[in-house]
Amino acid sequence: MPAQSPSDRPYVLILYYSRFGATRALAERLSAGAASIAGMDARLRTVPPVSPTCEAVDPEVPSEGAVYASLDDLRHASGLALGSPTRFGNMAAPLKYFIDSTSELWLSGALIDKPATAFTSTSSLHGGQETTLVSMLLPLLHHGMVYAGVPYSETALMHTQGGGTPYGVSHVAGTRSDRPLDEHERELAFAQGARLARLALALEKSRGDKS
Ligand SMILES: Cc1cc2nc3c(=O)[nH]c(=O)nc-3n(C[C@H](O)[C@H](O)[C@H](O)COP(=O)(O)O)c2cc1C
Repeated sequence: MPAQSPSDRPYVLILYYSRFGATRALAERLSAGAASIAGMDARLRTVPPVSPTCEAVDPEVPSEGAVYASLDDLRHASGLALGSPTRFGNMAAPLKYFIDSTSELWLSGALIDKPATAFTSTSSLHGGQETTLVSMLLPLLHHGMVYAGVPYSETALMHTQGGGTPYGVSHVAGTRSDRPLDEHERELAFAQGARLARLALALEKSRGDKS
């Protein structure tokens, strides 16, 4: 199975949902980190909000941020970073809704042996960052992906007074959602994106060597 569509260069998919922009800011830093690795591109994609109104129809292109992800964006990715704001200690429904549409990728094993990671934003420091990251890890494992967090060789993990966990980068946005990414959060997001891209290159090579 090719890692990417024939006309594309290899890429890692940075797939996020963001309502107020904080998770999006993290996604953009991960994307910059991934794109810093030669031989691997970064593709930023988002998902539409979900609505209790059954007749609601979203515009095909969001008014801001990345364009909406397709299953093919995920199918052909060499790696995946999944980002969501914390919703009561869990990932947000729009991202879960998209993940719940990926059965055909699970059936075909399209994501097996590809690296994955997760990131999140909360309003409060102890508002459930790790549990949200773990909630995103679960479906990734079901898909057979290889989860990679952030190692403590990233020294910002030891010094941060805001976000940043070994399960994946996080951000504390504050109760008004107006706290920008701080120096450590920016550093960790960049490093996490770069690590994902490096692992994607290495695992892609190992899958190629097998065939
Ligand atoms: C329904 C709902 C539930 C939330 N639950 C939590 C929570 O459990 N812990 C927390 O710290 N923040 C919680 N928040 C706040 C968001 O996680 C926080 O504002 C986040 O930074 C928003 O990210 P965004 O700017 O990418 O949308 C919640 C917000 C909403 C709307």
